[in-house]
Parts: sequence; structure tokens; C-alpha cells
Amino acid sequence: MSAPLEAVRTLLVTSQPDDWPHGWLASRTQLAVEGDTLQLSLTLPFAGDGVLQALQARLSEPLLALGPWTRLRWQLAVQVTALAPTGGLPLQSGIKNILAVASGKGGVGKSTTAINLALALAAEGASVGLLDGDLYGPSVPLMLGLVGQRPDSPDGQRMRPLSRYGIKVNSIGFLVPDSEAVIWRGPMASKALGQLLHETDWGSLDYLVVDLPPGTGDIQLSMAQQVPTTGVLMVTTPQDVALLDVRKGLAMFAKVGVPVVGLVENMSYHRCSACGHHEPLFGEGGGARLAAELDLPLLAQFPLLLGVRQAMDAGVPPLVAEPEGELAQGYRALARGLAARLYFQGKAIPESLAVHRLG
Ligand SMILES: Nc1ncnc2c1ncn2[C@@H]1O[C@H](COP(=O)(O)OP(=O)(O)OP(=O)(O)O)[C@@H](O)[C@H]1O
Repeated sequence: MSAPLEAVRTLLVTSQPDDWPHGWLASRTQLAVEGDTLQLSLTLPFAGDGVLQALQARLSEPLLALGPWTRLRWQLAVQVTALAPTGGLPLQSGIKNILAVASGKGGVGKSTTAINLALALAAEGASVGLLDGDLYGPSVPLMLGLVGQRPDSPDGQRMRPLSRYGIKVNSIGFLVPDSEAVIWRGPMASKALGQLLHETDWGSLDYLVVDLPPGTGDIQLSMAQQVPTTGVLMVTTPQDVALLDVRKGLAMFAKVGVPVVGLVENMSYHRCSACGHHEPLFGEGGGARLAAELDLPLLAQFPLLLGVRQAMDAGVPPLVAEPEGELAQGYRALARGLAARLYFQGKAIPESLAVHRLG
């Protein structure tokens, strides 16, 4: 390889996100020189449009300085790889990765996180579905402004999911009245998620985000087991009681071999909408301590903001209301980090096999 191309490789080695395996970007990027043009081709196997854009913006100038070339041609794309699900379950037809969002206790912002994560994965270049399996309080219809709607079933066999803000959506809340959902118990409750998953015609999806019911009891566990999950994201507040429940949850998921990929700390501090003052209402540093203790990454921290509650109640999540805003950017960073982590920790299913099995 010529000296200028060697220099490009060296630049790529030092330019990738810290949590990617050393040298991955450099080995994955194809370089070619044609006349006065350096061509860089990179296809990311996980959601990450933001990474690609940032690389292009940050590297264009230094790359031009390295070569005999005077122009650059970037060929950048996201093409998500299917990863083997845990628990020995077969891949769900058409769905490459299933990501469950769980919490040790209710009210910590699990649904808020699941919804914004799903929208953020879509913003990062993936095709995404959202399955609201929170049968004790399905909040997705409200939070996506879909109250009163129902999926239809053109073939009388499977439901056609609703489409909202670029993602496909199905929720237990579309199908049963609230008063019935809360009294579901035992096997009927734990079967509901599997049924909803299989009886929805999702088409092809890179990621399906599943909002599990809060808590980490038998129902949540058997729900997670019925779904060919790629990984679980746990949401918590920094409060001690919430953290205690996360520990229980992790122990349970570990027992059945479903990997928890990371933690999100929600409501990390209250930011006053009038003066901007920060106040740690639920204590400080809880998520970081727990993450260190459990050797799990703390993938994101989100403040408690009046605007978040208002936006979710109005059915217009921050990702839609203010796609360039700080919160939306936070969720997109979470989506990128999580997608990369899933990929690097997971086992890729060879394309031929995936296509065959997905077909
Ligand atoms: N960061 C935040 N700032 C302000 N309000 C928030 C934040 N995150 C969530 N909320 C609000 O807190 C309430 C509970 O959130 P959410 O329904 O997402 O929690 P959950 O853990 O899924 O609850 P459940 O146990 O009922 O399923 C909602 O009204 C939501 O809008």
C-alpha cells in the first residue's frame, strides 16, 4: 500500500468511536484512488447515520491534506446485520434484531425511552418497529398520538401495524380496553407478547423495540423468553429503590441467558424550565455506581424535564418535536451506542442464512 494510503489508514484507526474494537473502522473502509480522487466506501452493519456524517465532516479536511488526491468521494451506507437471538429461539421472520426495554419498577420512563429509542434508531438509518407489550399500562398509543386507532387485518390472519413518524407500531393498548389489560395474570399475560409479536405483519425490520411491562417478575421473564431477543436495555432512575430492582432484574435475565446490554438513567436531575438550575431530585450518581458495580455501560442519562412529560402526553416525542434539540441528539447517541454494542457483542448471522431464514 502506498504511503499516503497508509497515512489514511492510520488516521482512520484514531478516528473511530472509543467503544468500537481497535482498528475496526480502518479495516472495514475500502480505499481506492482514481485519478485525482480518493474514494472511501464504508457500509455500517448497525444503525449509525450520525457516525457516518460526523466522520465525513471531521475527516474531509485532514484526508485532503494527506494525499496526492485533490477530491474525495464518500460512499457511506447503513445496512443492518441480523444477529443471533439469545435463548436458542429462531429468528422472527423478517426481523433482524429485537431489543427489549425493561425496568425494575414502574414509572421510571421505560416507555418514554423505548419510544424515543425506536424513533432515534430510525433517524440513524434503520427500519424500525415498536411493540408495546406493557399490558399493565400500555402508554404507546397516547405517547405517539394514536389513541382510538386499531391495526387492521387485510388478510384476516395477521394485523397490519400502524405507521407513525416513520416507524411501525403495535400495542396491546390498541386491542384491549385499559380496564381489561390490568387484570391479566399468569400464563395469559405472558403469552400475550408472543402472540402480538407473531400475529403482526411487521414486514422487514432492522430493529424491533419491545416495551416490556415494568418489573422483573415471572411474567416479564417469560415474556422475554418467548421473544427471540438480541439484548435488553434497562431503564432506571438514580433512586436507590429503583437501582435495587434493576439488580434483581439483571439477575433474572442472566439466569435465562438474555444479555442486558446497558443501562439508561432517566430523570437523572431536574432542570428547572424557568432558570435552568439543576437539582438531583432522585439522588446523584446512582446509575454510574450501579453500572460500575455490574460492569455494564451507562449508555445515557436524561434529565427530568417538564417539556418531556408535555411532549409525550401530547403524542409528539422530542425526536419529532425537536429533532435537532439536545434531547433528540441524546437519544440518537443512545441509539448509535446501543446498536454498535449489540453488533460487536453479538453473533452475526451470515447474510445467505439470514436471507434464507427471513424469506
Ligand atoms: N425525563 C423525563 N422528564 C419528565 N417526564 C418524564 C421523563 N421521562 C418520563 N417522563 C414522564 O413520566 C411518566 C412515566 O413515564 P413512562 O410511562 O415512560 O414510564 P414507564 O417506566 O414506562 O411507566 P410504566 O411503569 O407505567 O410503564 C410519563 O408521564 C412521562 O411523560
